[in-house]
Amino acid sequence: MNQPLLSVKNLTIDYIGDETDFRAVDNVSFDVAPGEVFGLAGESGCGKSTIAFAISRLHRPPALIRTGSEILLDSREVLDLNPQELAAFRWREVAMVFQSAMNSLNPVLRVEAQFYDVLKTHLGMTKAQARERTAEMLKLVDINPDRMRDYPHQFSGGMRQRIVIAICLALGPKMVVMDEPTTALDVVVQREILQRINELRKKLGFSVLFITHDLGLMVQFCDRIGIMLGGKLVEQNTAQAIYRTPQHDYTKKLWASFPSLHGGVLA
Ligand SMILES: Nc1ncnc2c1ncn2[C@@H]1O[C@H](COP(=O)(O)OP(=O)(O)OP(=O)(O)O)[C@@H](O)[C@H]1O
Repeated sequence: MNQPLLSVKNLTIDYIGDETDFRAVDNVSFDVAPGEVFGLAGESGCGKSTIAFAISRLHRPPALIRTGSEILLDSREVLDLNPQELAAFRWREVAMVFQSAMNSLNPVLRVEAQFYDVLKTHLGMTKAQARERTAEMLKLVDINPDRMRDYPHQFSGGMRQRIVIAICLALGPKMVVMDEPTTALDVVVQREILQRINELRKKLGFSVLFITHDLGLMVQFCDRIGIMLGGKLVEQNTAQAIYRTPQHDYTKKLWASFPSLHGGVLA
């Protein structure tokens, strides 16, 4: 890989307890290239979300990132950013879409106002500029721009999730961290959304760190996949190699427990 966009090195994260500390992430290292989709897979509790939060610097106590850990985005150490730098870093450099993201829209504000909030704060846009950008972003996720005056409850769950993704992409982040971004949605809508994200990624060039329980979806959507077990990254390779020639026993077991893949790759 040439210069990676994201480089995670020796990342170790403990949850600090009264009696003992719990090591949730244990010396994990991986790179994500510009424009690449890297997936993290593994059983519940293996540390995937803890990594996602750390990369966005959204981790909170009792989570503690141990000395010696490095998270470099575009060669800049994310762990050293001060509060001011962090405010600019979030959304503009790294945006995050969670499972429940569609519920993060403010129910009493029109969609237009929610875009304006982000665009004014980060880019100092006027209302007219923000409206133009909002229309452009809504079109990208296949939502009629005329609907920007609507409230969140007037949209379906899938549409709300697409609106959140559009807000996330409005500032042109280099990296989008997606932690179970479509899990709350039905399978058809899930696929549509991932297909759309994939098209946008090709067009806009951002990288994706993708976390899901759905291994079938993961193989279709990711370029490379890392397999986690008990806080450790036990194997990483191209999606096809992880699927066709898994090396680690745990990866083999994972596939054995997911016998029916949807088949095919996203265009
Ligand atoms: N605030 C916390 N305090 C203590 N332990 C925590 C805390 N948050 C998470 N953990 C523990 O850290 C481990 C990793 O959790 P994490 O949520 O990162 O796993 P995950 O792989 O994302 O799981 P899932 O797929 O279920 O979301 C788990 O064992 C979890 O119980």
